[in-house]
Amino acid sequence: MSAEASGSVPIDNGKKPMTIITIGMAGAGKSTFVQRLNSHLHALDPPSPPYIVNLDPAVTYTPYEPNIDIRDTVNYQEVMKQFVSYNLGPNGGILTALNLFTTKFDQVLTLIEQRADSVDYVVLDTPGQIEIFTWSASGAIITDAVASSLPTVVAYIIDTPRTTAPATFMSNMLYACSILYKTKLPFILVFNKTDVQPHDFALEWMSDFEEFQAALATHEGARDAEGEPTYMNSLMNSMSLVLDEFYKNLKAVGVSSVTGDGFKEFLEAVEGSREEYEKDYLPELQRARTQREKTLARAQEQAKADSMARVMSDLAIDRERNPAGALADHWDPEEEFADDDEDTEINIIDRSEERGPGEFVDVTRAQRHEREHINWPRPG
Ligand SMILES: Nc1nc2c(ncn2[C@@H]2O[C@H](COP(=O)(O)OP(=O)(O)OP(=O)(O)O)[C@@H](O)[C@H]2O)c(=O)[nH]1
Repeated sequence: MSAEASGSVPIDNGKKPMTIITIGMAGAGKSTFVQRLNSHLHALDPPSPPYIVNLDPAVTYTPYEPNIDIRDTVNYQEVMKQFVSYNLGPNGGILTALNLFTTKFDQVLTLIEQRADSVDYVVLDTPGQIEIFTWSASGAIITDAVASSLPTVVAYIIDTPRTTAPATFMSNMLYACSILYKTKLPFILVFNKTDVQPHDFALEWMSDFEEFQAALATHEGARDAEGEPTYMNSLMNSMSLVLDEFYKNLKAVGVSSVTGDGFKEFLEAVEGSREEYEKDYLPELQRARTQREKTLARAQEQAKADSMARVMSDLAIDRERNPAGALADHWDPEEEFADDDEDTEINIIDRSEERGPGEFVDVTRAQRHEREHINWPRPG
């Protein structure tokens, strides 16, 4: 079977791997989707194993073997214990773990970039508590960092059987819309679990808002006791018009992560997103980055000037008060910055990196500081 016929979208020489960020409500099937995508890519001719990064610190089991796993770097249970005085709940613990991991995300990027010539796809599995990734600073930093170095697409995984009610469908689409506008990245709606519930109804609602409004009108709760349309019904009717515009910018595919149906179409949609990324998103990202760097440079210059002025004024006062002490003044910059690089030894581990023939990196958890209670992995 040729690569094309089998659903493979071969990458030209020099083409960067596509990064797929999977996002979705808890239970939508993200992990099962990543596992099926992984096996689909392995089964292509030629095989195209993806590079997988698990970003869910609280997951107890992943049905695939990630190349990089946040759990190797941050121990979620320990984070919860460590921050007990802050009364962190489970979501606070996941967020803190993600924040800690994000401080080392440059290493993750380096590891991914080292594989850029040999992989076609990089896949990120995100925490089930969707808002932790989509609305946190860490989630934004990770998304921006990945999207600045590799073509990136968001795969928004939807639990199709649980989205057949018009109100639920609309809530899910509004959520997708908010993520699209937040990330500004190419976006694929992935209707999962089509083995249980085909996604035709969703495509129909997305392509014809009158169909959606008709479904709304017949739905329970559409009218009040007097037979008038309820407030919710009117609101959803109006919003369906707004969403009509949003749907035009989206690709939608139906998949079953259990049977593997639809994965060929999914990869085609991913490849279509590459063009979108290069044409629409990359120039915008570069413009935003240049703007950010300029603002940062200006702020740093200003901060430097302010602190220099403060030091000089303090020094002048000090010398005036203590002329003898001023003679002993000296400053050795080498001495001051000698020990500054303390944390460079914390390393993110690529589980699949070969050390010797047939020997893989074994992640052992070593505690760095007694007070820290965070287990940073070390090889060997
Ligand atoms: N029938 C069917 N079940 C599926 C499919 N995909 C996932 N599931 C089931 O849906 C449930 C949730 O799947 P997960 O992959 O754990 O979902 P998740 O989004 O990673 O869940 P969180 O980790 O809580 O965010 C599991 O019982 C899966 O077996 C599918 O395509 N078809």
